[in-house]
Amino acid sequence: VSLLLYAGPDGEKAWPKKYPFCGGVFQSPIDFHKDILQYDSNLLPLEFIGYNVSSTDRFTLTNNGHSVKMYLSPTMYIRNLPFEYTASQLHLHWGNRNKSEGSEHTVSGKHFAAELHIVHYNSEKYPDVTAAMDKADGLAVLAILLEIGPFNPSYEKIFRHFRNVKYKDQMVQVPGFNIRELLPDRLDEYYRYEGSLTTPPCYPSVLWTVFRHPVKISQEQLLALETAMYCTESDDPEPLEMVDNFRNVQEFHERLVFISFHE
Ligand SMILES: NS(=O)(=O)c1c(F)c(F)c(S(=O)(=O)CCO)c(N[C@H]2CCCc3ccccc32)c1F
Ligand SMILES: [Zn+2]
Repeated sequence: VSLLLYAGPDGEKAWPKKYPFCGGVFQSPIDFHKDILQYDSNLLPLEFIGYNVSSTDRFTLTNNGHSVKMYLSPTMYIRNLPFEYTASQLHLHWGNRNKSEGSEHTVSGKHFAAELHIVHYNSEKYPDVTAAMDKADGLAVLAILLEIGPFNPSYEKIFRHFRNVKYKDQMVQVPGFNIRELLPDRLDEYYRYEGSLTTPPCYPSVLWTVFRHPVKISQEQLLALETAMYCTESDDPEPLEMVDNFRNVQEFHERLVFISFHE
């Protein structure tokens, strides 16, 4: 995948040329606005099993040139979805230091500062995420909207390692911690819809759960996220800042988003 996934001639408008699904159906992200939302009383709070990972375990954090991602433990999984989904990795999307509006999903046309995604795969039907990622019922991604507020010590457990993954392909070990701390308090209030990966190959294989309530991180933490990393390798003579790595919202016609809460 070209370095310039999000900018310049190879930006998202060019994705469908090489990745046909990116120009297809059920694309994510989308804007959540009143006339496409429908309350669904069957939407239960998600249950997280094995999310409280011991600090003697380690998560690998790595810069893959278009996001910073952390591999999660296969002992972590979600119940109360149509199938059991096992955690694969988490990663973030953000803007830049002059425009902290880098979330992928928007609410009534409004971007949040950034967005955390926790990618899971259907471990009841598929052996691993690679087998699952192009299947309609293959993936479940949790999305947490991030906004500015007080310093967040839980997010700092990841953010403090950014200086060790500044450049593409660098990696560092992060001591285990309770990944549940990264989620908002109200797990019972979320948006739910069938969508896609928001990066190439854009497979329409994702059951999205976007929590209604944003989580707060400090201005300084957000600035660190926006300025710490590069898309390029450490020896590249022309370093490229890793910024604005979010896809724009996609057309959403004749589809509904189900909500577990009353407006
Ligand atoms: N927004 S999103 O749709 O959730 C989303 C991304 F935005 C995104 F950048 C990636 S990435 O790996 O390319 C870099 C950061 O992980 C993924 N990874 C998925 C899909 C691609 C292949 C793969 C293989 C194993 C595990 C996860 C994934 C992703 F799912
Ligand atoms: Zn993502």
